[in-house]
Amino acid sequence: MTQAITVENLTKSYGSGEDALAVLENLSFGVDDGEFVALLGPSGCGKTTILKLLAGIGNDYQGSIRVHDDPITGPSGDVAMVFQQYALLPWKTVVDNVALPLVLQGKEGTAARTAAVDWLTRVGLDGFEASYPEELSGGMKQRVGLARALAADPDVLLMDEPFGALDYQTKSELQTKLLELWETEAKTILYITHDLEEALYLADRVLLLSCRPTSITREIAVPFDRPRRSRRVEIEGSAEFQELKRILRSELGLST
Ligand SMILES: Nc1ncnc2c1ncn2[C@@H]1O[C@H](COP(=O)(O)OP(=O)(O)OP(=O)(O)O)[C@@H](O)[C@H]1O
Repeated sequence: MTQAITVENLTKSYGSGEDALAVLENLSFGVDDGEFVALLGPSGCGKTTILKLLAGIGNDYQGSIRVHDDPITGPSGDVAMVFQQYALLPWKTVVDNVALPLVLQGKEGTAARTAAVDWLTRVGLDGFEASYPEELSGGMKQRVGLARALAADPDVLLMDEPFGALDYQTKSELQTKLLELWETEAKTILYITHDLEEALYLADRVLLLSCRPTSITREIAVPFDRPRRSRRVEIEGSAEFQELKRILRSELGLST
């Protein structure tokens, strides 16, 4: 298995001198091609910082970050990010939001819009092409965010608590949609969450992070067979799931 993401001795501080805040110190990990890895850790430990550096946002760090062995030196078409707060352009229609990365990649406008319409159908938003983001619910906005990220056909999807702001039912629907897309598109996903059950339902592997400066304190291989979409209740009701949840809670210092 080749490695999609390789992070070696990543060290990052914000500020300088006495006021410097050491966030990452010699952090190393890898994510295999096509793997789904969840990052869990205390608030403020540096999870978003890791994703931003992988997305090529900021190059003020030490160590090495590579995607398919290419050093990350800035934003790249190989990597797309999905944010909790959607980050859609409010003055553009839904279809134009999704088409934007394709246009930026040099695709001609009509072809980009045709591809965007196709992606909107795949995320369950056909009929909303001409709507504006403000006309959509949170779950629908995040479907647009997913379509936009996938339309650019990146190898790696970085997802920063993408469903954290959604109600339980919408979150469940989107988790299942994400698994379906991950299975058909064979993307590599690095996924930040605070939700232990979500991490265990979605991921192949969970990396637990310590407080700042952050390091990986434990790695858990999630044993449930795929596909999981039709077996969620069975998986979450299993003794193994409950035991893994207990281990995660205890590692994170949460009351059990
Ligand atoms: N641009 C910045 N300038 C200064 N400090 C920053 C900046 N971005 C993040 N920080 C600080 O770095 C630390 C790590 O932030 P980061 O957002 O990476 O953590 P996180 O684990 O994603 O947090 P949360 O789980 O609460 O979203 C925090 O203390 C934060 O205040």
